[in-house]
Amino acid sequence: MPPASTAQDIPQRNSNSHADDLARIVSSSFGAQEAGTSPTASFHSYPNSYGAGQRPSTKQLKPFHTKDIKVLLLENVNLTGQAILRDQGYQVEALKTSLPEDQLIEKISDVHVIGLRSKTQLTASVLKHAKNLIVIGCFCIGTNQVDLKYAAENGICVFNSPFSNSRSVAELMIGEIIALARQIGDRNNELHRGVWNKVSNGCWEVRGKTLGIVGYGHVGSQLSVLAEAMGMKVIYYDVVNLMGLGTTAQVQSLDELLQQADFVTLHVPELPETMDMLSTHQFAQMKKGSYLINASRGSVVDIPALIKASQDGILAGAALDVYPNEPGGNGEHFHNDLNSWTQELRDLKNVILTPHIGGSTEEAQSAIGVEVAHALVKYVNLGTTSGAVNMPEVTLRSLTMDEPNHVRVIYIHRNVPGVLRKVNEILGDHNVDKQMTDSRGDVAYLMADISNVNTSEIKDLYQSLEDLGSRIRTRVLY
Ligand SMILES: NC(=O)C1=CN([C@@H]2O[C@H](COP(=O)(O)OP(=O)(O)OC[C@H]3O[C@@H](n4cnc5c(N)ncnc54)[C@H](O)[C@@H]3O)[C@@H](O)[C@H]2O)C=CC1
Ligand SMILES: O=C(O)C(=O)COP(=O)(O)O
Repeated sequence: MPPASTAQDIPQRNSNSHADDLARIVSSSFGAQEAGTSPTASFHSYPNSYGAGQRPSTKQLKPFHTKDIKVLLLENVNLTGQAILRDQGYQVEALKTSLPEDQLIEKISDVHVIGLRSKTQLTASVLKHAKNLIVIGCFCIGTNQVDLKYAAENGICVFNSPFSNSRSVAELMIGEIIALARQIGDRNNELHRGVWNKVSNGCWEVRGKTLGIVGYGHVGSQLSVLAEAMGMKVIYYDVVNLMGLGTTAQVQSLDELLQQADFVTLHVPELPETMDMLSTHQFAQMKKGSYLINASRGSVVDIPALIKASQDGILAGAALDVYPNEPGGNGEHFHNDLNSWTQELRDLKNVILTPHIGGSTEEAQSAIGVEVAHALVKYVNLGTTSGAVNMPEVTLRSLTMDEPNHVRVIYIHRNVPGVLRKVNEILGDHNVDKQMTDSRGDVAYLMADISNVNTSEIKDLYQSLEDLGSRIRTRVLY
């Protein structure tokens, strides 16, 4: 059963609230929407805001309601996530594939929210066209496809789902370990072609064999439990010192792991340090007749070196789920135009090629849809950054109905001395009920709830914050 698709934990505010009054007055003052058209009873606590759609250089004020929020979802984001966003009244456009860069640039130019999976590349050169973007949702684990630093420095918060598909990947690894050990892929292909080829030569049980896990995080540790249950001995290598589950043991170097393991699986993130982590030197360390599985990122394995290791008999088999260049959507061809060695790889014996399906189960995708969509809604409506991967984590208790005439100020700014004093001089004209601030690298995030704010004061408040030299983005939610 897919999880419930409503954002029940996001507070509601009814139609005759302070927000209504403000919306009407502000709307008619700035002409962004017709007076009295919104909000409705289903509005969340901060249906309106200043500054959501603004890049640092833009001074124009654009009040909006949740109905004005534009969301672009790429790569077949699960219906659970789509439903949560639509329930908010946001305008949601959902596409099944990623987009080539030129189309992405065109589409991204006016959306407030973008959701994607592992394929879409949100580089600085794409993001600089996203004039209204306030938040990015990676409906997956990896965030290497997004320029996180550029996003933070431009006030764009990024969320992901850190472990909702980990179990799915771990289970696929178990399937592939056995499939490789028994050459199931090749036997299956042969029989599909009508060839009966009953062999035991080079086919093994996995019981008693050594599994070497590279990257002992969410996926690696889940996998270790499953592998031990099948009677495998498990060792792992990680840059962090970690307690092994069960009777697993950490080894001190990648070479040590490669020299001992019969099966090696890769579960590290894409980083400069993990680029070509398995290349000629590393294949030379591996036991003759061992197996390699890569379900991390295509950049982690030097594929020509893998092809050579396979041809030289070092590898008895391999399973790849990820590739340096992957097609943008289903039905597209996987051939040498994409990666020059594709045909050579396809021709190898006992090599299982899967189209990046490690996290592609009903359970994982529906859980990811719920998790990331909730994070997006909380960010858009409340400014909450809990779980963000590129911003400080800041949250405040939500306002309730008995706190009238409140506004929530969100001020993303460069992390330089003296900013808080200036911000608090501005906020100090009002009653600051609660405030939280935190920084991450060069970027700081301040959230404050202030009360007894007159409608006429909101614009000035917003503008005073905008005028500070340190500001990256100001949002005033009410
Ligand atoms: N094929 C697929 O569909 C999927 C692929 N992935 C990929 O798998 C990766 C791992 O996923 P999780 O286990 O959830 O991540 P995680 O962040 O929980 O674990 C990664 C581990 O790798 C370690 N690590 C980082 N750099 C390392 C290095 N140079 N050498 C050794 N260890 C290093 C970290 O310390 C951490 O323990 C993701 O970053 C993603 O790229 C994740 C989910 C699905
Ligand atoms: O979660 C990840 O990092 C994955 O690699 C899965 O990506 P996907 O959502 O299948 O594009």
